[in-house]
Amino acid sequence: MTLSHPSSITASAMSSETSANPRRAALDVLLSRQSRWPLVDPAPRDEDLDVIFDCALRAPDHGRLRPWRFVVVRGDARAELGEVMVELACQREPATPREEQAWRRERAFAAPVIVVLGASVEARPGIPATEQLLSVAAAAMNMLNAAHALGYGAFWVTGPDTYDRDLHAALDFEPDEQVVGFLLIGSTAQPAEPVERPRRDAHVREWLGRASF
Ligand SMILES: Cc1cc2nc3c(=O)[nH]c(=O)nc-3n(C[C@H](O)[C@H](O)[C@H](O)COP(=O)(O)O)c2cc1C
Repeated sequence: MTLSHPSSITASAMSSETSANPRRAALDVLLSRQSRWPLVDPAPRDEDLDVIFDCALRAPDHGRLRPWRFVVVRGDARAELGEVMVELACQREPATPREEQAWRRERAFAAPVIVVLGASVEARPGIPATEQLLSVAAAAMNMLNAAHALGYGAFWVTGPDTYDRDLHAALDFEPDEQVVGFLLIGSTAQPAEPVERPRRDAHVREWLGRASF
């Protein structure tokens, strides 16, 4: 572990070992992932979405509670989602003119595919709710990586509608299920901009035992 070495990973800083070592190539996929915007057609193919969800279902999961609840919204259903979000925003904020909520109609078309990230959290001794939510987050991360590995772009967003229980009901979640965000997935419209990544030594330290200082 080299903590002092700056770790600003960009797509151009990939390993020269890649072509010789397929395992390293897998890591380079992880290292080059970044959230992408804008997201456009074509939508992920069905078989690619299947792989993306299969990767989600490899997330660590304490107690095998399987807390993952994913809902796909795509095609014309996005228009209905936009209408629902406008309706609910108007109900939440009756004093705000309806046209000020209309941006949600466009937001629903922000990507060809929207995956609503749902969580079914159970009361289980020894498996706190946080751990179950973290499993859903791990599944979402696997999806971001899988989408990237398949050549798509993806972005995890939340926003003011995410935690509205009436929206959850409209999306046919059970009353005790939660929503932790939306994964937008689609094709990318332009090449990725290089991004500066955090320094490793700002986030990682080694503990050498209580007697070490
Ligand atoms: C739970 C969660 C919710 C997020 N919500 C938003 C959001 O609503 N809007 C936004 O611009 N970024 C949001 N982000 C951050 C982006 O998904 C993304 O991580 C960030 O833009 C950094 O890009 P990167 O993934 O390439 O590092 C959220 C991230 C997480 C984990």
